[in-house]
Amino acid sequence: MNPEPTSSVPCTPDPAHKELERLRASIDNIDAALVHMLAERFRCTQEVGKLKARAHLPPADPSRETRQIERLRQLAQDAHLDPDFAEKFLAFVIREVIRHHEAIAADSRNARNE
Ligand SMILES: O=C(O)C(=O)C[C@]1(C(=O)O)C=C[C@@H](O)C=C1
Repeated sequence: MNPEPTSSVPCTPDPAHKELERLRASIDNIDAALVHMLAERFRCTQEVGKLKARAHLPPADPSRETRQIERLRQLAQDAHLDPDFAEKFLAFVIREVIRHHEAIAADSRNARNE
């Protein structure tokens, strides 16, 4: 007969597991901050979307985006973050914002034609 299987989770965590737990707690805090900051950014861009729809301005502003990319790449470089990653992340967020702007503009066109 085989002896009872022993648990792979020790009762008192060894130093490596303790350090992993500590780092994961920081990661969870950072992820929460990111979600809150993104929610705040989207609240702001929703207002921009409504303003643009009212003023008949186009959803996208490529020249503004060029300036944002330039600025974010510089910030990323200074912070030792990969600038290509920072640019891709911004492009991903802005693509979603433009989708929201287009939906707001379509809604306001429909409301005017009702
Ligand atoms: O600043 C604007 O005009 C916006 O609509 C906001 C925003 C952004 O998410 O930062 C989104 C779309 C534009 O192309 C540029 C920037």
